[in-house]
Amino acid sequence: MSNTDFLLAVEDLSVTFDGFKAIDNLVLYLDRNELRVIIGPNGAGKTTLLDVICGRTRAAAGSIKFKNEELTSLPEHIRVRRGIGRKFQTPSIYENLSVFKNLELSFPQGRSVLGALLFKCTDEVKARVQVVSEEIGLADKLDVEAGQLSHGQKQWLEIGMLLMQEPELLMLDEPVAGMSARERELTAGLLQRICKNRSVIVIEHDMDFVKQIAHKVTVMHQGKILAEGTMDKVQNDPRVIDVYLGH
Ligand SMILES: Nc1ncnc2c1ncn2[C@@H]1O[C@H](COP(=O)(O)OP(=O)(O)OP(=O)(O)O)[C@@H](O)[C@H]1O
Repeated sequence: MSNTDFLLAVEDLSVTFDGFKAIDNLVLYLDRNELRVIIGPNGAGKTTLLDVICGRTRAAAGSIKFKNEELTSLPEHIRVRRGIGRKFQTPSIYENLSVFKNLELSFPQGRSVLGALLFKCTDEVKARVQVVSEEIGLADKLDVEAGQLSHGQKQWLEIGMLLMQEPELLMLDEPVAGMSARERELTAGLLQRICKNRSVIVIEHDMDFVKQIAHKVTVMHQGKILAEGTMDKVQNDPRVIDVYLGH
């Protein structure tokens, strides 16, 4: 395909595990500043799709272009540097460090061992920590040890740690799992704010949450895309009701 305005263009992508096609000839395009939600039954291939975009899993065939550059042969850490951030379900924060420190250490130059040794907390880093902490609603918790935060606050901190790297694509796997109703509401607001400057892909099973946040919904089934469009469109699609929403 020639150059496009899409931030992410996934074409004819396949991923196999011992001959089993977890992703089967999948095509997906993502706009800049788009918040896309991926839904579908267990085993549909949703997590595998995020894994292959971030470089954790290898593609067997097909193309993944990010800002028109082919990613498929690049290792995970280079993809991070190119602007792809990925959050997993379990938060990987430093529980015994403060919120401030967690954010500070996530500033790009602080991440390698050498970088961390030479790292000085400059005004630039402090300013970035301030902006990010406000964005994730933890500006008044900067001195709190991360281990003392609520489950929801830990998830927001991890999103903040990714935001420190200013990703252009952020991918989140079930971000509201285990959160209270109030935390879900605040997370919806947070995601709506952060997609103003970047694209976001969210895997989610909570349909009320999906309705609140999704610009567009992609429904996966057996490694393929079953349906795609607005929430209204996909939830009235008989095939989607049959394999997923009706259960
Ligand atoms: N590392 C692996 N080795 C072998 N098979 C795998 C591996 N990872 C995933 N699979 C298989 O690939 C298929 C897709 O799994 P995946 O986790 O991507 O689905 P999912 O849509 O994210 O499901 P869930 O909603 O349950 O998380 C499943 O059949 C799964 O068993």
